[in-house]
Order: sequence, then structure tokens, then C-alpha cells
Amino acid sequence: MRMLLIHSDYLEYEVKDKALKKPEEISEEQKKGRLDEVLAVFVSVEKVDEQNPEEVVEKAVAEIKDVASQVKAQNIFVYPFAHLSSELASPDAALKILKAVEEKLKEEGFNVKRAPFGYYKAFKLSCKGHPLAELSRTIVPGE
Ligand SMILES: Nc1ncnc2c1ncn2[C@@H]1O[C@H](COS(=O)(=O)NC(=O)[C@@H](N)CO)[C@@H](O)[C@H]1O
Repeated sequence: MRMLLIHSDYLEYEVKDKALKKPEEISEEQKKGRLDEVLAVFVSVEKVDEQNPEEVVEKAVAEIKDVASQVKAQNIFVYPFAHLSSELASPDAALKILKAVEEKLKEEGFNVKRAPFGYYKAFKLSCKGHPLAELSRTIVPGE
């Protein structure tokens, strides 16, 4: 799994078209979304993650929690992003892992949104620009 973490004044998105034949089913309300004072986490789920999804979810949540505590962010945006890796997991496996990351972060007490999966989306992001505002993490099961 590859993550790009951007501490931002806000992230907002708007769903445009389907990027997969069978994207995630979403409500009208989910077609647009915004969080302010947010740690935006762009996530590419990778093929290797399918070997141990539970471990990858656990490690991803630990990394996100660590960065969130460093930048003092309580709001987290989990954003499916297929452009951080050339070895992508299947859409089914990726969506399951992203949903599990979202759920675990909520259990940890964060205010979490997850952008819809399998759609082209317009988005606006306002990076805060401080030294910890742009970070990346790579997670490999078994390592
Ligand atoms: N492994 C993955 N990790 C994260 N997001 C993914 C993954 N696979 C699919 N997606 C989601 O599905 C969307 C499309 O995925 S994609 O791999 O880019 N596929 C396409 O764009 C297809 N139109 C042509 O392949 C992505 O924008 C993302 O929302």
C-alpha cells in the first residue's frame, strides 16, 4: 500500500464519471464531500496487500494515527487514489481494505470521511505547507 498524506486547510471533491464498470454504489449525498482542517490520505492499495489485508489495514491505521497526532489532526479523509503505484490490487480487494481502514479510524475516535471508490472526481485541496504537511508511507505485508 502506498499513502500520500497531506495536512490541509480543506479537501473537497465532486464525483464526475464512472472510472470502473462497477464503481461503489453511492447516495446522492456522497456525490460531493468536504472536510476542513483535515489530514488527507491518498491511498493506492497494491497487489501485494492482498496477501494479508488485515495486517495492511492495521499498519495503515497505525501510520495514519501517528501522523495525525504529529500534525494534531482529528479529521481524516481516506481518498482512493490509483496513481501512487503501478501494481494495483483488484478493485474488490482495494475497496474492502479502504473500508476497513475507514472503520478502524472511526473506532479510534477520528472524524473520518472516505471519498467514493471507482469514480473520476474533481477535487480541491489546500495544503498547509508546514514541514510535516506532505508525507508518504509505504506498507508491505510481512515486512
Ligand atoms: N488498487 C486501488 N487502490 C485505490 N483505488 C483504486 C484501486 N483500484 C481502483 N481504484 C479506484 O477506481 C478508480 C479507477 O481505478 S483505475 O485503476 O484508475 N482504473 C481506471 O481508471 C479505468 N478507467 C481504466 O483502468 C480509481 O480512481 C479509484 O477510485
